Amino acid sequence: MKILNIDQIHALDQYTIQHEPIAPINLMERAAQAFVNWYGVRFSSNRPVKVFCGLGNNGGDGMAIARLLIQLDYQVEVYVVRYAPRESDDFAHNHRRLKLLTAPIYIEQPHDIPALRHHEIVIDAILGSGLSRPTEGIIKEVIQGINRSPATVIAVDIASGLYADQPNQAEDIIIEPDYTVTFQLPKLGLLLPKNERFVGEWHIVNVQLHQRFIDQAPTSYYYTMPEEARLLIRKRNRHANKGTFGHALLLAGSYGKVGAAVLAAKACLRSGVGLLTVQTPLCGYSVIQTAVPEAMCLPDTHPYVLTGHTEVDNLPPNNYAAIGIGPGIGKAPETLAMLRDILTTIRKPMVIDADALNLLAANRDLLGLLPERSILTPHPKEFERLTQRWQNDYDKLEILQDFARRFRIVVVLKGAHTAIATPEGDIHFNSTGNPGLSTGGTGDVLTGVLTALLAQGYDPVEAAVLGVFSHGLAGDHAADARGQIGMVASDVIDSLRWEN
Ligand SMILES: NC(=O)C1=CN([C@@H]2O[C@H](COP(=O)(O)OP(=O)(O)OC[C@H]3O[C@@H](n4cnc5c(N)ncnc54)[C@H](OP(=O)(O)O)[C@@H]3O)[C@@H](O)[C@H]2O)[C@H](O)CC1
Ligand SMILES: [K+]
Repeated sequence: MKILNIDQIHALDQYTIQHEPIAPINLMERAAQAFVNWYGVRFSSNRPVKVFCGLGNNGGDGMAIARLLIQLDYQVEVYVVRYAPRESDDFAHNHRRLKLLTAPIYIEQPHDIPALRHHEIVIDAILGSGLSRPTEGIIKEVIQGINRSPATVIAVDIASGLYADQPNQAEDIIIEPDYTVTFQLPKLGLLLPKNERFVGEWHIVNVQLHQRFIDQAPTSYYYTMPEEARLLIRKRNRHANKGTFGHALLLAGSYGKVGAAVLAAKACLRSGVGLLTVQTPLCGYSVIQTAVPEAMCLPDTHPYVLTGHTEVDNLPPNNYAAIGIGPGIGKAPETLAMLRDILTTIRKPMVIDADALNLLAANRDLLGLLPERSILTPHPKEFERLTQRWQNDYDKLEILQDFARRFRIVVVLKGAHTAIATPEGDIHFNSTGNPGLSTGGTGDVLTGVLTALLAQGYDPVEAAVLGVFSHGLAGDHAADARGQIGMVASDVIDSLRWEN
């Protein structure tokens, strides 16, 4: 699904109004109805509702939402934050309609702000996507009052005070909602880690804005929807054999970190690879042979770290369908030499993770050797080591795009909404996963998944989008079964499923 910027979203509204065609006031009604449908299945009518409206179209939505809730017998009080003399036409229209049902209460001074109680629901319709400057004066006071209160807060479209597509300042006063119900398309600002407090749990509701405009709108940002990810999964044909799905090589493990190799190997096998060889230091040999009997093991001559030397007959590296390197390998000089050697030899995209990334960061000349369209999977700290410090999340996305473009690679920047940057400069945000995945070994699992997909011939961008989605979904299933706190990386492997 595309993520559009605010100028595009305003143009999309106008396009829908002209080409559907639909009167602006009816579009607002549709948005309000979509919000109320969402609300109705979650909150019972015995919780009093206080709707706070601004004077623009976000406030107009609030007015229409209040009217629809009153008609459904919800107990509703409406507050209008009178911060300016002007109001939008559609606000004024809905204001008039509402006044036939109830008398709104006007907030001009701090003492007009009502007390808010625990069981109450606040609907925040003060400012939406029209935000053009930091909140101040009475708006700021109202926001602070809402944020201090124990009430449940739901933001209409976007939290008042939060920019949808540009950075806020640290001192900005912004609604801290429990939920955000956004119209039609995700906004970039909802996906960024620093904004978490200003987003809460967020949901998209469909208001049937014009699909033709969306299809034609240029963007670099995408949000992976479940149906899009599932479509990427390839069906297996009946005459397939294990050769069809590729022979992968995983270079993983060092003394004390052979578990990382086990996790990556198991995840690789659970993601459909045809054959798997794991190259580990000698100390990992019997571990792999016992823990992962489906895999072959290529013992390194070194007892503790990978050097790339082995006395066992093996395939030339370029004969493997895909190679993944990094889980648990450490940063020994011998391992660095091996990495250099592989990067100069290999001609196809690889998966590069963990200490292999730290070795790259410490030896940046190696970046130029990366096979085109390789997949790198840094967490933010590893990414910072590879690149530079960033000022804010928007700056980080630019650095990410530049880095992926410059080295013609796919970069999977891990986080709450993992961001996948392509060599073409697009970014795909993932939609699955939960904080339970922040535990040791889940990154090794992802490396195994991605290596398996490359070995099966998936294009690296598709492999990254699908692999990250499925890994997050497995994390969600693991959290359902074990809880976010109790789940471990092995539960994620057990929960992997590949069905379209
Ligand atoms: N996209 C959709 O699907 C639909 C969205 N709708 C809703 O419309 C809002 C956007 O409405 P808009 O009127 O453009 O903007 P706001 O309501 O957010 O803001 C109103 C005006 O307030 C001024 N402003 C901006 N920042 C501040 C501030 N910090 N303090 C005071 N005033 C501020 C600004 O006007 P200026 O001329 O003063 O700059 C805004 O224009 C969207 O979020 C949805 O809720 C529709 O209902 C249809 C479908
Ligand atoms: K809002």
